[in-house]
Amino acid sequence: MEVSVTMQATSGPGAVGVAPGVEVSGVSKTFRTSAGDVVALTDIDLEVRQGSFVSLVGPSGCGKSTLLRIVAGLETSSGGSTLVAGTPVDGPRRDFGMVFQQPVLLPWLTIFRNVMLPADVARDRSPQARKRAEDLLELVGLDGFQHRYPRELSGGMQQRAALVRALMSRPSLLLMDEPFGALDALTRETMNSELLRIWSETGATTLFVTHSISEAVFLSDVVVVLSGRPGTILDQVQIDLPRPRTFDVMDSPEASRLTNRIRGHLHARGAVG
Ligand SMILES: Nc1ncnc2c1ncn2[C@@H]1O[C@H](COP(=O)(O)OP(=O)(O)OP(=O)(O)O)[C@@H](O)[C@H]1O
Repeated sequence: MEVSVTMQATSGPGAVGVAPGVEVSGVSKTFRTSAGDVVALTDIDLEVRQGSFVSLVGPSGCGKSTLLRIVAGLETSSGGSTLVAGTPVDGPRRDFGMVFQQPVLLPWLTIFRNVMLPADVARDRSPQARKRAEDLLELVGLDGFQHRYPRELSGGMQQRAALVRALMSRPSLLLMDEPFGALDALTRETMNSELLRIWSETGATTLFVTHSISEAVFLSDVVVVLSGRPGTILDQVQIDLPRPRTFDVMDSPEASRLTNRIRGHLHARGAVG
């Protein structure tokens, strides 16, 4: 079956003459708490090319999720600006897809109804919406599980369903916060491969938070390394490993070099990601 999940014609690696997918300029974030101010991020400048896959790595608490939430419009910054496709972010948008560490599926709805939620919210009862849900479920290997409930699926399958739901509204920007952190190592590897396949078919600009350096290297075009809190950008490592990628690529000297470079930054500051 041929699945058409292509996003905007302007997206995809190699697109020219279009605004960057994401432009973060001078962003800072201070949380005001009863125990005092928590400076989570300072002076973040980041440009994510449209259609590219960029990962954020850094020690626990360095502000990775905060940065992702600012780009998603779920959190306001204390300073600086954030543009997505050239437009300032002032709240969540329909063309943003989010995937969290926990799949956040509604337990009383079947997988199909969970996946259809964005269409239901938009009151889209069209046959095209149903068809898209069916095609995406097939794309992630969940056809045949549509009428099951979340509790009847493994963690990896639930996370696939959450990914399908995020893709339902044809996001131009996919934001993923440690989506595979709760999965076992083998399932995580499978999900990494599947994510790359799906990403290459959708062309969505993807910003991905992970604690795993090897996961970041395997998936990304660029790995952004953040310092310990307050998070600042220590390095942006270009990952020029050939695509499409299989896990063999991680055995290459180039993958080791890149992994060591990232690890070196984090070790140098006594915080291993
Ligand atoms: N709503 C909030 N109120 C107060 N402090 C917060 C809030 N959200 C995050 N923080 C603080 O901001 C800092 C950055 O948090 P954040 O969750 O962004 O880090 P992280 O790098 O994603 O961490 P981890 O890798 O452990 O998930 C932390 O010190 C955290 O305690």
